[in-house]
Amino acid sequence: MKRNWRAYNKDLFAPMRRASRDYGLIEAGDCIGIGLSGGKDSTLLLYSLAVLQKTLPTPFQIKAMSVDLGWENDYTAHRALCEELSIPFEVVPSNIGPIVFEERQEKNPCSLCARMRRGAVNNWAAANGCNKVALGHHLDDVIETLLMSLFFEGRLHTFAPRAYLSRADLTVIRPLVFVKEADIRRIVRKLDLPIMHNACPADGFTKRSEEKALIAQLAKDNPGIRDRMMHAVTSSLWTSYQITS
Ligand SMILES: Nc1ncnc2c1ncn2[C@@H]1O[C@H](COP(=O)(O)OP(=O)(O)OP(=O)(O)O)[C@@H](O)[C@H]1O
Repeated sequence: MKRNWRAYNKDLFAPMRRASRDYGLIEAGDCIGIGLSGGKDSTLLLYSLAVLQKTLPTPFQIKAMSVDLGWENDYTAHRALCEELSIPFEVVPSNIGPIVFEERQEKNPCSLCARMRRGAVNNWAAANGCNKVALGHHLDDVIETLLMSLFFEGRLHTFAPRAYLSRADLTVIRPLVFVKEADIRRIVRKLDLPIMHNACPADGFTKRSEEKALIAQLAKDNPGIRDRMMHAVTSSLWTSYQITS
């Protein structure tokens, strides 16, 4: 592996190993299908799982796929990265973008688009012999979702580090839940990983962007706020996912 990943143990691999150990994310014999949007989070997820595959004692397989949303993205650099990492990669065509933004002219496009993308990723994984699907959600996603849920649904909730989907007989895992977005940005730059431009018309104008800005503002006076919010999640919301033995 050409890139110098050893410099990122503290901010990337240690939090990933902790998430895997605490919630049973990577287990012997797993075949993990990675949802690769081409953005920074899933691209680093792809790279870091390839490193863990070579460095953890647990034997597991990985494959990657991208759901093409119909915006003529160029997958050349990601194809080359997958080749470099010896990860089988497939692009699955779809017309999710035009359906959500043109045909349906959705007022709140993000949830429909996310549901359709998730469906396409899960169908592909189930058809390609994967027992798990890995997504690139990180620590900031966890706490922003917590705030959205609190402010707009009136409940304390966020997504899970591991979730079993009985209909598809698949387990969704989120190995980056303890990795901060700022670290992802920095590490992706240092490792010179390819990033695809996000062609989504809603990018930067979502509810999530508002919570992100709010947390950034609060963090100016309270620098440990992200870690404390995350502690509240692990100690109150995610206890049922914890592996105790
Ligand atoms: N088009 C896609 N094809 C395959 N997987 C996807 C696609 N879009 C999203 N995913 C998966 O779902 C995760 C969450 O999607 P979301 O749109 O919130 O991405 P994001 O936070 O912008 O992350 P990224 O930087 O990886 O794009 C991604 O990290 C990725 O693992």
